[in-house]
Amino acid sequence: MKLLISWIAAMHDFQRDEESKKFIGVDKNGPNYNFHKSFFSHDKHILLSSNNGKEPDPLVEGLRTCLIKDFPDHLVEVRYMEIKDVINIQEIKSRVEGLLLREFENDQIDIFFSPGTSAMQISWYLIHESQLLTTKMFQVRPQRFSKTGRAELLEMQVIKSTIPGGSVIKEEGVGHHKEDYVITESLKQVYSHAEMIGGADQVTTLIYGESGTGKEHLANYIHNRSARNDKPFIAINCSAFTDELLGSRLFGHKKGSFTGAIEDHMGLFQEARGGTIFLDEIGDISPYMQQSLLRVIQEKKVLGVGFNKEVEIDVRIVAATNKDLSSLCAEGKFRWDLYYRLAITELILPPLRERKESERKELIDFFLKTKKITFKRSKQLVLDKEALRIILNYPFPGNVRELENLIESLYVFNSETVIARALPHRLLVPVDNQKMDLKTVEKLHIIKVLKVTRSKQQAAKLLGCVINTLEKKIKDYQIDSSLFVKNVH
Ligand SMILES: Nc1ncnc2c1ncn2[C@@H]1O[C@H](COP(=O)(O)OP(=O)(O)OP(=O)(O)O)[C@@H](O)[C@H]1O
Repeated sequence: MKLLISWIAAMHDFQRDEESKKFIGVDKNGPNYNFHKSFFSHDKHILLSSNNGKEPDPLVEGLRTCLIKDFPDHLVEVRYMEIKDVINIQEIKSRVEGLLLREFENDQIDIFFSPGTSAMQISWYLIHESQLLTTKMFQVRPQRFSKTGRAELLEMQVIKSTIPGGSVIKEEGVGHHKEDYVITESLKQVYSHAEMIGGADQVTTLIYGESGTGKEHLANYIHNRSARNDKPFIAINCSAFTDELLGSRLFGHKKGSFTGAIEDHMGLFQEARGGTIFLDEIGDISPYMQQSLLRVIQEKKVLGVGFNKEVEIDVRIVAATNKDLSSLCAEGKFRWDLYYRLAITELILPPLRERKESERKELIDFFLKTKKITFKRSKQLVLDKEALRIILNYPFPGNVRELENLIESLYVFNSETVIARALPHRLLVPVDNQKMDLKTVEKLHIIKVLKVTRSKQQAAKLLGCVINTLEKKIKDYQIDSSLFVKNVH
């Protein structure tokens, strides 16, 4: 059977009332009607609607009725494709592929390319290219654009395509569910930048944040939003190894190249081939490792310990630190050239105590929900009012990780409702009993001002002292200013 398949085009196949914008009937100059009027030579026309068909779609049904009435010998059928998002190419492509490959696999299929959203048109093209179907694709040139003064039928002939035959569109967030990421208000911009970074393959990223704020989580998000998301994501904490071990972990080693190298080992850069490597605590690597890493980034090649031939690598690099790398560079402890290579894009994650109460509540709810599944509980734990108040007032120095661990421990020791007395001791020590002498208050205040200004000079101005006094206090109170100040001046 020779079939014609097309979407309906809500904006072009129908007339609308100027004022109310309501659809009032079929547009007889529209693409689908015009095709029937001038070019239809098929056994059947399948009209596709993106609705789910639970209720008849008045537009597509109206078009079908009109075509059958005006062209009584034409056979017209409707299919409901249940498309949730009319610009989601992946969804449209998989639905239409299912229809073409299952229901009409033995038919000659002509695709009427003109109607539908751009995503629908791209999907036609991809299916035609990647499935190697013997589809023909037609377009109609309306008479106002044709030289002949009549509408024209054009067959789209793809002579050469840059899309490979087996092209695949990747699903959004493959390997990770959307729900794995709680993107609260203060994280919205960071995650939306991360999404953009995911789409730009050649850039490195440096993520700043205290321990447990979600740096690896964010790096994973970048990976999942990138074209590399079906390849490995490999994370390594650089501060946990000696130089020799870190070198062999990252770049590999040959059997016998050092004591303990009992077999050849492929380095993580090679293991992550095509994917992403996450280098955590990058600020802690030695000058020697900085030099080695810089070479790898520049040359895009690694030389394993004991090997004499370099191997090409294709890896996206995301690094993270809780230190101020530019200050370390200014102090001569980190190479500027490596810093610039790593920090083509930068993202900053705020500590949990600086996120709003509503955001902390959102995270608590998220972990209560997800840990219910981990602990295979039929009921979700409930925090009573007082317990919730105490948790919300606790500063969580270990950030999101500490909060997550807390909720896990609550699941271990409680079955339904958590009362205040059931909370760990560290949360119950009232703030009043904590050390709050003048010196502590001054220290906390300096930290606060450094965090707000992110510059020692400005902090000194706000505090009403000269920079030397501030420097001395920072030293006396043993404040690690690199944790709070991004560009220490
Ligand atoms: N936005 C978020 N949504 C859901 N879970 C989160 C989020 N941020 C962090 N987490 C969870 O918090 C925990 C700590 O996050 P992660 O390991 O990414 O922190 P980190 O900053 O890399 O820590 P460290 O520097 O100590 O390695 C993880 O279990 C992670 O899944």
